[in-house]
Amino acid sequence: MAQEITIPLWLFAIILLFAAITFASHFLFPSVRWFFRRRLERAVARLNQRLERPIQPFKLARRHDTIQRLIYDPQVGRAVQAHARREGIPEAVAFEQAKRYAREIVPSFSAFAYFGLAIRVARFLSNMFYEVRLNHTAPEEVHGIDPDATVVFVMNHRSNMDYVLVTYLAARQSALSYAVGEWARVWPLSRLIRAMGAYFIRRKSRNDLYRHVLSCYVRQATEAGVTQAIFPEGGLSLSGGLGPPKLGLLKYMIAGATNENRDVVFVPVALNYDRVLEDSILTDAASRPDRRFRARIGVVTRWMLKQLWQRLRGRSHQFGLAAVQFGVPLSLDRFRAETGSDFINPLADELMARIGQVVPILPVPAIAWMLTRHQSLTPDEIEAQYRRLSGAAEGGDTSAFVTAALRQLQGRGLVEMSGDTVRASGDRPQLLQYYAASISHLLPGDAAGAKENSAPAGS
Ligand SMILES: CCCCCCCCCCCCCCCC(=O)SCCNC(=O)CCNC(=O)[C@H](O)C(C)(C)COP(=O)(O)OP(=O)(O)OC[C@H]1O[C@@H](n2cnc3c(N)ncnc32)[C@H](O)[C@@H]1OP(=O)(O)O
Repeated sequence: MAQEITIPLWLFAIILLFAAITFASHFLFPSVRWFFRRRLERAVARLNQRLERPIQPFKLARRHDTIQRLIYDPQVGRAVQAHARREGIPEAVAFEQAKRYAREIVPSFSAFAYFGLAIRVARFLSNMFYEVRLNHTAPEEVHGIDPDATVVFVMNHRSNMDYVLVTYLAARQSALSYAVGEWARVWPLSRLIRAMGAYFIRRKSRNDLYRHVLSCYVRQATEAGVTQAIFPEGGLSLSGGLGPPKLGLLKYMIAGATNENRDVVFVPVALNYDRVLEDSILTDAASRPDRRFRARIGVVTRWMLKQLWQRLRGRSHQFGLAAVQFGVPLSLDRFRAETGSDFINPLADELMARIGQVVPILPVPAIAWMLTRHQSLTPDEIEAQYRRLSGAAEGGDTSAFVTAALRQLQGRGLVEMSGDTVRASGDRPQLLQYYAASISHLLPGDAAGAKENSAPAGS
């Protein structure tokens, strides 16, 4: 036992390394982990004091625990049994399948990544591209929402800047949890998105087992009071106008509204832009038979880097106004009591109507709308009509924004200005229609009173 052995130095080094790792993982890592966890918990507690809606423990739970809780939920258990029977496979196989779905869906929220990084990046990007405006239709109702309620921001989907803007503007209220389509399931974007607390969904899957796992996750999050944000249209608007609502996520959230002490309150949010960054891609997609949005992630990243580079060199310019308007909140309890049992469709319609009512009327969409109705207008007429349509007061920045909007449209070849006359031009009329469509539901059928002697488009 006491005899000596000789081993090469490299082997000794490897043994030493393994010994060090084993020692660290058994004795050091748990305490180091505990040390950091304690620090993180304290930081989150401080953060929660600043937020209008504290981050819920459900969201802060370890991903592994959330996955376990999800796959052992009775709803998923029943779905596993039904799936196994239907497919003629052992339950253990169906259970593994459910586990894969759960791993795909469940996020791994990091308060540090969200508040320390994402909010800062979101603020930087929002202000880099736009002059940002935030307005409330009923501020006291939004701020007066019961602190125990589950708040769901329901938004129109115009651009990939939507969630960047709303995340930044809602940063004082809470951390938002989004449902993200399959487009973002590319590494490393998927990791980043998970760290923001967003959960992945397969929009096209009709698989019953998958739907139950997804529905169960959304129900659990809603029951736990997690603040969420959804795009009921289920994708970017190709026409520029509001699309019909999908019902799936709403249905799953309603299933989570079981707690008498926790109402679900929907806050309509409408966004609009003087320039939607992806407008050409969207209008191109609208004209193709498959109506698919084609923008590879590499192209988007290159474009962003180019903008950033121009900004660093002081050559970037903003794309006009971006506006976010919070509408009148809707309490699910109250709506259910007033509407009766079959209320999903009326609820979705009401939410879309509330979003539609508060879509901001910005200069570019307004000018686009005017030019789809009038062959020509003067800049003064445009400004006067814009003030009337948007309810903007005299003076202020309105004049500067209208001038900047005209310059932007002219720079893109969408309008031409000769002398004192502004008219639509170029071979992309669909872009003007796209912007006009974002607000046309708010505007009168004809522009009566706007300009008596302006010629209608096409005449
Ligand atoms: C660097 C800076 C960072 C900044 C910070 C970033 C933050 C972190 C990044 C986040 C980034 C987020 C970006 C997201 C951007 C997107 O990805 S948008 C796309 C994703 N979102 C959505 O799609 C939300 C809305 N979609 C839905 O709700 C869809 O319904 C679903 C759930 C996806 C399913 O699709 P579907 O089958 O087409 O939907 P639909 O037919 O309407 O509904 C089906 C269900 O409704 C039921 N239903 C239908 N009609 C009725 C009725 N009348 N009564 C009762 N039930 C009914 C059906 O029975 C069915 O139920 P299940 O069988 O599922 O149980």
